[in-house]
Amino acid sequence: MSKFEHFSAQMAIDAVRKAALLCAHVRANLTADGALAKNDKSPVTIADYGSQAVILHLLQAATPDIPVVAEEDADALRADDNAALRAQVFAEVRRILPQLGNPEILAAIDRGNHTGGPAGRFWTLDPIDGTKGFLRNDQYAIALALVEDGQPVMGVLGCPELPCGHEATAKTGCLLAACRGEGAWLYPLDAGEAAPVKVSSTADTALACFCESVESGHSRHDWSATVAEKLGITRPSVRMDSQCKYASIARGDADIYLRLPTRPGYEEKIWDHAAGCLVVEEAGGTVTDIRGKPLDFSAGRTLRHNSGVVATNGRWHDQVIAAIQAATPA
Ligand SMILES: Nc1ncnc2c1ncn2[C@@H]1O[C@H](COP(=O)(O)O)[C@@H](O)[C@H]1OP(=O)(O)O
Ligand SMILES: [Mg+2]
Ligand SMILES: [Mg+2]
Ligand SMILES: [Mg+2]
Repeated sequence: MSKFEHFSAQMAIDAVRKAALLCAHVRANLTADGALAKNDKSPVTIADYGSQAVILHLLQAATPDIPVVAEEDADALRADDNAALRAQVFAEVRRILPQLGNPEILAAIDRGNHTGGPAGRFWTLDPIDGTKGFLRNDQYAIALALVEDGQPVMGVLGCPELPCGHEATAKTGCLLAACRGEGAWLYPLDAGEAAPVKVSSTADTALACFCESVESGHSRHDWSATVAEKLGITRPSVRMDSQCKYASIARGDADIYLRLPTRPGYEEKIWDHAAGCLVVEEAGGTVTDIRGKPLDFSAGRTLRHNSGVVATNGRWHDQVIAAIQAATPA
């Protein structure tokens, strides 16, 4: 790993940990006026804006020349109608970074407007992935990746509600990080030693545990049920919000993650997959779209050359792709 990647991984882990503190504090105190609906009707909360402000400010300080492709912008926050929400974002960010003034916070959020593309380096950030999970007190993730010449080369997934191990005493909150060619690592979210992670060694698809979105609007549950039947899987799917599904595959908790398109025109966003994809690949797994094509992070802010996502432990990925194709709904 180059010196730059080592430095940026440490910095990205630190930034995600700080954002996770903000998210946990907001969630513990969240009321109905802490969220807005965006133009596409999806929710955004004080914590989405606050997390993006904290991370983008820290990235600007550490890597000022690297642009960022991030999910949120500050347009809605600037509206007169949202003055109360804006004030709460400022207060939450200053709990983590006390020196930041209001204009700097808005400017940090707006640094995420890069277009992405095939050349050079950029960061991509989902400040809260699975906002619907966050609002339901379920799983969510903070996902940050560094993309170089169209390939994720470093990824960090903060998973504040995912237990750090399987023992009853395991702490809640973990973080997975990966650098290309260096493997994937699991850390306690707050602080502590890293341990390497590996995908499962499940050899028979019939014994596989598969996971998918909670939201039926994000992935077709009827299609995945038919795929499971074709593969001989009898266990029901584990439904989970956010890139915590990639974390589950990387750790070997689940064997297959299916994200089957609900409608033809939807383009997956790069920040929804870059960190998770690298973490799974570095843990020994395989990630493609539903036709078996690698995810193409070089096409801009979306994965417009791909359709859906499939992540597996890599042992029988082709068999899963074949089952998806054979089960394509009319
Ligand atoms: N129709 C859709 N198909 C797939 N993913 C979607 C769709 N609409 C929203 N999403 C994205 O799914 C992610 C959450 O996925 P999951 O269901 O796995 O938790 C969010 O980032 C959300 O985007 P957004 O952040 O714009 O709301
Ligand atoms: Mg997301
Ligand atoms: Mg998000
Ligand atoms: Mg969102």
